[in-house]
Amino acid sequence: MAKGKVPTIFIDGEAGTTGLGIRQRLEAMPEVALRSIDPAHRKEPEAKRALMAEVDLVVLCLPDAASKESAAMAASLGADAPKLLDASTAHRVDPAWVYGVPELAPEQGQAIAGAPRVANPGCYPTGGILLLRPLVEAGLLPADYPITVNAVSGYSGGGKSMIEAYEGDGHPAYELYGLGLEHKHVPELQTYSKLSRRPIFVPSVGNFRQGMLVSVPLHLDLLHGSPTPFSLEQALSTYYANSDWVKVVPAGVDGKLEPEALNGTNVLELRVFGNASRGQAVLVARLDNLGKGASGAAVQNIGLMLGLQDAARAAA
Ligand SMILES: NC(=O)C1=CN([C@@H]2O[C@H](COP(=O)(O)OP(=O)(O)OC[C@H]3O[C@@H](n4cnc5c(N)ncnc54)[C@H](OP(=O)(O)O)[C@@H]3O)[C@@H](O)[C@H]2O)C=CC1
Ligand SMILES: CC(=O)N[C@@H](CCC(=O)OP(=O)(O)O)C(=O)O
Repeated sequence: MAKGKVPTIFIDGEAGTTGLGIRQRLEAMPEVALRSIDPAHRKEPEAKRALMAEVDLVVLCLPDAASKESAAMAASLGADAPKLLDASTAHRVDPAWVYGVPELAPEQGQAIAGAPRVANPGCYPTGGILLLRPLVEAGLLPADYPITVNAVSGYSGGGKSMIEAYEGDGHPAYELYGLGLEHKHVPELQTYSKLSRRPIFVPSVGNFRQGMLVSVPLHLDLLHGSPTPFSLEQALSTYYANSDWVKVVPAGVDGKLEPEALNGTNVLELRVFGNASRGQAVLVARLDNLGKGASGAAVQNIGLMLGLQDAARAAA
């Protein structure tokens, strides 16, 4: 039962990159009403707490530490506590939160719909998990396979500070990072892909605003049943046959892929490039880091959490 005539939503962090993207999408959804704090007071705990008690759902679009504070504040409201959707990394492998990837498994959409607390996924893990999990579930990819996930993101993935750096002076054209092998996305990537061996994750950022490619090279003789690139593609196609947003696409013959084609959409494409005679394949996911990688995924989850899937599908 909504607290008002229509479900109300407060985006804590609506001035940031992800918050703004969610706000723009929800403004096209008359089935929900947005509530805000006067910008001069948007970081004040008392102002937040008062608004949280009035709304049905709070979306946290904050750095991790601030997300944890806001989540604790919402929980302290007891019977008045709103549902929470957290876009940060803070709760993604916390068992008290449901992981917000509806395509993860057949029951995941229902789990999100019934959950008081949902963790929106990371942009890179969304691509990696949706490539790997079906192959592990099908028994093709051993859980202890030594996986490496390579990825490139547009600079908006680093939020306001990275956008300012890249749109100002003195940024590199391209750089690898996370080379200390402790990137914040590794735990969710491993957990929800069902890998028993910690994957190596090599992210990079390029001098383009948004768009993302996530790729995973595989030696096919180390997989179970010696699958071909085509049989891996078929396994993915079967897994996502009923998905609105995840599309398995033939790899094509030119062996190339660029990262920006899905910008402004909530679509995620999966491809299996391969060379059967060499026994090698490269799985690739393409998505908009600000769409299916952040704000589009959040609107999909909001639709499930508020029972407004059709409206959210049009807005995501
Ligand atoms: N960018 C992306 O591609 C993705 C980001 N995310 C996640 O979303 C979260 C937000 O990231 P992003 O939008 O990129 O970051 P931004 O830096 O663009 O935005 C963060 C916003 O939070 C505000 N803020 C910080 N502390 C508080 C507080 N205590 N109360 C209220 N507002 C606060 C900041 O205020 P101020 O304007 O004053 O700095 C800023 O507007 C992160 O946890 C990130 O991991 C998730 C998926 C993808
Ligand atoms: C290019 C860049 O810096 N990307 C960010 C990932 C995006 C992010 O922080 O948000 P999510 O965790 O919710 O995906 C990073 O590697 O920290």
